[in-house]
Amino acid sequence: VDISTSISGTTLPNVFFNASGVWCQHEDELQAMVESHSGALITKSATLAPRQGNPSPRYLPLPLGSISSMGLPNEGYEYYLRYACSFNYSRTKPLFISLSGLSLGDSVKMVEAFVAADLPCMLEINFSCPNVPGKPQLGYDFEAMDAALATLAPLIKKPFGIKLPPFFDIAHFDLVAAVCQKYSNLAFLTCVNSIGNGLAIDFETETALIKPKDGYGGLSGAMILNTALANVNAFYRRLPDKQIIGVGGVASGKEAFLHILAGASAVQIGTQLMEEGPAVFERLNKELAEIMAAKGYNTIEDFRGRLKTL
Ligand SMILES: O=C(O)c1[nH]c(=O)[nH]c(=O)c1Cl
Repeated sequence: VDISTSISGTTLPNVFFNASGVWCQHEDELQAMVESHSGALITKSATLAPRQGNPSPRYLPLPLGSISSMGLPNEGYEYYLRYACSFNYSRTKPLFISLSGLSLGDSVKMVEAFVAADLPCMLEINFSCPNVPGKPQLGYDFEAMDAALATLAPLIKKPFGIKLPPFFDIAHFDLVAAVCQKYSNLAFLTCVNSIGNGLAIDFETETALIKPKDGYGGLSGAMILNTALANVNAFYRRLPDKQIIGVGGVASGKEAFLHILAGASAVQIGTQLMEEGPAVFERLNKELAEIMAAKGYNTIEDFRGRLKTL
């Protein structure tokens, strides 16, 4: 994502964009992203049919991040296909489309429609929605993930990416990397989706904070930064021919710097965008540029992946 941005005189690639799900369900939100200082934009994960999603309250900020169980509310894939068809690719910034089929058959139908339209947008296939009651997420079923990729990668033909849940076991990093390595046009991995099925409780009322699923929802924001950094670095080390998009706990230039040091080529913003709005992108670009200047780095590639160990 090298939409350059000129901050304090230096032109830097603008590595920031929204995490799918935040500020991207409706066209007016997407337009706000186009007009923001983000380097790209991505749409809300689409399903075949439009969905209302789970009952509210379904998103809440917490002291160290947020909890959410949206339930895949979206306008249906044809809405985003129409948006992608009318998008001005030469004049704006890169457009990513997130697809989250409720079955492989649904994913095939949506992918076939986007492939038939032959557009410059980039597909990010979501393997990790943790909030559809009764639907275990693909990201934790490695055989099902492999089977899905075996079907979808040849269909997509062009470079595409997948959105992965966080993993917490070295053997899982190895297994998932081995699956991903099999698909040469799987060009990027977006790490990480929320940490699934956390529970936030109100001490006074002794009640779960969000309504869906008895209060169980995905954890995001500051509290998942270190898990996100580990996943970005684990796949960066294991998949040198692929790019990693880092997401999880980025609230300032500092966390963005850490994600890039861990190996990220681009950085998505979720909870902080939800709380601060699209103005967050101008601040993040400025803060990252200041950190780079202070450390004597001229480009992202001067430090990307250069994490040292003891
Ligand atoms: O509940 C959601 O809509 C949702 N929530 C998440 O935390 N990650 C996802 O990928 C999705 Cl699709």
